[in-house]
Amino acid sequence: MKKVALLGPNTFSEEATRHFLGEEAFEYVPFKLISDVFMATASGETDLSVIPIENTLEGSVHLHVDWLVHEVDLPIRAEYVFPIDMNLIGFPQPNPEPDASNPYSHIRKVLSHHVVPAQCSKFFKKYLSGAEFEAVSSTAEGVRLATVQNDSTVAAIGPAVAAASYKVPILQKEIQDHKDNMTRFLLVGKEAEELPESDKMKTTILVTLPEDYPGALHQVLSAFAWRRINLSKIESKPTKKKLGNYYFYIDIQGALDSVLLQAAIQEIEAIGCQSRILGSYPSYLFTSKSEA
Ligand SMILES: O=C(O)C(=O)C[C@]1(C(=O)O)C=C[C@@H](O)C=C1
Repeated sequence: MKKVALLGPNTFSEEATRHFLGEEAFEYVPFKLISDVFMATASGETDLSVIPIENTLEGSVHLHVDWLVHEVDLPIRAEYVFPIDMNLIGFPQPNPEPDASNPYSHIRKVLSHHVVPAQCSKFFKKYLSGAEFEAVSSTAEGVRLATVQNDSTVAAIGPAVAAASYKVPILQKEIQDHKDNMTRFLLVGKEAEELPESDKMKTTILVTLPEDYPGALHQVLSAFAWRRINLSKIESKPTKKKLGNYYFYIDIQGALDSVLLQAAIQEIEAIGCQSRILGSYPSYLFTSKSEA
């Protein structure tokens, strides 16, 4: 059985990955910290790692992108996009005071993953303005810690599976800013993986410009544009070597073995850019949790 490292247990990472890869062929190995999730596969302890990389409401998870680019050499083997429903989880007030405008005014502390406040900003503003937010290693860890404290003034925001597993009530369901909140997960690993069929392939490359000169990025983009290669994402990120030096993280629709993409990369290198391929992989979209 192949081993898959992920943030866990009871996290969104685990829920999405079990949904995608199923229960038969893979063993899921939970880790508390995302650095341990990366290192498990880098060291050979596991075959694959699951990395939440981007969310509809919050954008890229920068810490995870940095790990993928700077700390490990693990090619991307697949991406899957999965719906994320955030829930307010905790113990109800023992003697509820009638506060019609805010049933959660007694909550003083909220535990969750650091990406969560941006996904639930409206709920925080409306109901949790009197609460302190404490970032923990995952949403599920927040639920576990809130359960251990057994105090109605401490709540967590996380997956329904964590509430069920730790036997703590859901106070309010689906508190994310938009109902169609989705997170993009990457599966990374040293070896190629046999995965379900997908009609959509993507390639991710990093491009570093030779120096900061007028039109450099335009030249890079035109190498893709005139070949009609579609980019689905481009983001500039600091190289971390010198202030003001950036590389570009580019997601391309299509497989690396396409003649046009090979030619575009050669052209970019010919004008003095450095490129690094992070992976060429199938992409899967799950719009509902019931979809197989
Ligand atoms: O904490 C979890 O449950 C995770 O799986 C991590 C994570 C993330 O890092 O984006 C995954 C999905 C949600 O966007 C919130 C948190």
